[in-house]
Amino acid sequence: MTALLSLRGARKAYRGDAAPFALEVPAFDLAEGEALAIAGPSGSGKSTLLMMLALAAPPDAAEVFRFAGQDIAAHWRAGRRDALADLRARRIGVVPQTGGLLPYLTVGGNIALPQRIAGRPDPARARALAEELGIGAHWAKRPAELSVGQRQRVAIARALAHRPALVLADEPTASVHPELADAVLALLKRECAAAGAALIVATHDPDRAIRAGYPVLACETHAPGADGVARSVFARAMAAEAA
Ligand SMILES: Nc1ncnc2c1ncn2[C@@H]1O[C@H](COP(=O)(O)OP(=O)(O)OP(=O)(O)O)[C@@H](O)[C@H]1O
Repeated sequence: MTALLSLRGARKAYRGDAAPFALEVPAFDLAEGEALAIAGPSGSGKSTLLMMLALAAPPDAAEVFRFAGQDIAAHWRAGRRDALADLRARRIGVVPQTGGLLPYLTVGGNIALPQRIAGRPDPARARALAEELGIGAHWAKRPAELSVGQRQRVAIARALAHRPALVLADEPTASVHPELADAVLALLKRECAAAGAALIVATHDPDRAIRAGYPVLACETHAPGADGVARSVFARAMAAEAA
């Protein structure tokens, strides 16, 4: 298995007066094309971990942080935000909780947007994804004219349009009717597999993720200790190394 993503000894803390929090990632590996759900209660650091993996927020410390063959820890240390933004635009797709579609663009325009940002227009792929996800008939509509479930399908197509190596989805079923939520999760997994993209889904509902066929990494949560800091630990090394 080739690792797409590897972290060792990573940490990120928020030191608010009210509720200091620290995310700890002693080891985390994800192989190319692998799907994984990360699960934990509200406030356990799932979004914080996803933001870090999306190269959008720096770790406070990381012995190793590699993604797509690049040394992310070194990029952060050197302040190479443009290199990180470029890597994010080309190699990462995001499915937000509520779709996050731009209301003034059509469905087609929303799906094609990451291709434009990555400098890789591919209208045929955008159109094919829309058809595959059953939203081709809505191509020229605006998001406000779609159902919530349809919007979430557009968001999935948009996340895959620029052929990312990794798709990150933060509670992608939060705004979807419970009856649709299992289907959206399964669809996301199937589409990422078809596109060869690795996938990480954050969820507070591990049973739903298991039903949709995801392996689940549950975080370990620790109540505030003597230092007053609540800690969450996400640990997952590849089998070869863990053995
Ligand atoms: N920008 C910030 N500044 C200070 N504290 C923050 C910030 N972002 C998150 N936190 C705190 O970090 C902890 C983890 O938050 P995070 O949003 O990562 O959890 P989560 O598991 O995604 O929660 P939810 O399921 O409710 O979205 C929480 O205690 C939160 O209050």
